[in-house]
Amino acid sequence: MIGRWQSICPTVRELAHPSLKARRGEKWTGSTACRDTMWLTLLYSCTGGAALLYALYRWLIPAAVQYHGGLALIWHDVIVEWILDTLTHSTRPQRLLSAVQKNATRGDPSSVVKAIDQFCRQKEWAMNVGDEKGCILDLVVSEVNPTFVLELGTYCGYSTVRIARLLPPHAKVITLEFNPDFAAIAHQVIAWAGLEDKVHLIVGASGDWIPKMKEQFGLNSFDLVFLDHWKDRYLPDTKLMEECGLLRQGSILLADNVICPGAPDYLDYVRRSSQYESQYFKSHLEYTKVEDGLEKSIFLG
Ligand SMILES: C[S@@+](CC[C@H](N)C(=O)[O-])C[C@H]1O[C@@H](n2cnc3c(N)ncnc32)[C@H](O)[C@@H]1O
Ligand SMILES: [Mg+2]
Repeated sequence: MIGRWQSICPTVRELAHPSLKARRGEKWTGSTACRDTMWLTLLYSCTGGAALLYALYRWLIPAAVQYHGGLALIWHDVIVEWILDTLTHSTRPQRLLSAVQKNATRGDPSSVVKAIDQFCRQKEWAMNVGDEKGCILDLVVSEVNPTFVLELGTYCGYSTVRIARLLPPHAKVITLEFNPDFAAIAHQVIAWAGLEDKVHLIVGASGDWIPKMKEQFGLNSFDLVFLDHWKDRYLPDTKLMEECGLLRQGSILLADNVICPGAPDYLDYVRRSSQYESQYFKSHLEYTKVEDGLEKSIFLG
């Protein structure tokens, strides 16, 4: 059976050296030459096709979509994630955690941030605030020097680590994540950075938890709120925080992705309302060249 298959399908070595065939006793006729040419063409087409697909996936499509927000998000956040999840039987947050465990030093938050940024720039995009906008976040955290921070949208804990590493002693970040799988990864990332003491991670939805904050944590208000959950929740959750008295005069709201994917109703609200003084910080969507930015709004009471 194998012998018959070999007579139809020559080995790669035989294609390169037809004399090998002769050594095996097979006659080199016009029809075998024609068949070998066909196999050779097939071999080159498959190799060329695979190389082209890889180049498209690795460089050409990423380069083409990096200036277009919608295409960049569909490519990185839907297509590539699905391909890699299917091929590796793992999830993006699990792969991100492995990169942290491999490349970051336990107890060193800056190495955790660096390992995640490296993973996202070199291996796979992920929806963290990222290194570029992360520098703006760092500046605001350092300027406010908050005691109580609320973060809406934890994902894998990248921004939580960025914020918590800059907090003064006794300060806390309360971070909300409604996806339990993401929260489990964030928990491990925060622990790897050695910041468990500074972070309270809640698995739950913002709409359910904002009204319970005062009673659960015995706090009066937040000094800084980082909004980075689903964009259609920015405005209702801001109004909910106002209603629940979680904002004091001088509290800062810092909202990510106000341009891409965008939160137009929220932007309109904080820019028009006499209760806020608002400022836009122009930047780029995480790990791309698409325009995006952070909106910093001071609550005037
Ligand atoms: C953009 S990611 C957060 C990224 C993170 N802040 C960072 O920079 O590393 C948004 C996250 O918010 C979570 N989320 C969305 N809506 C939420 C809600 N209403 N309550 C709690 N979590 C929410 C999503 O599951 C997702 O993990
Ligand atoms: Mg974001």
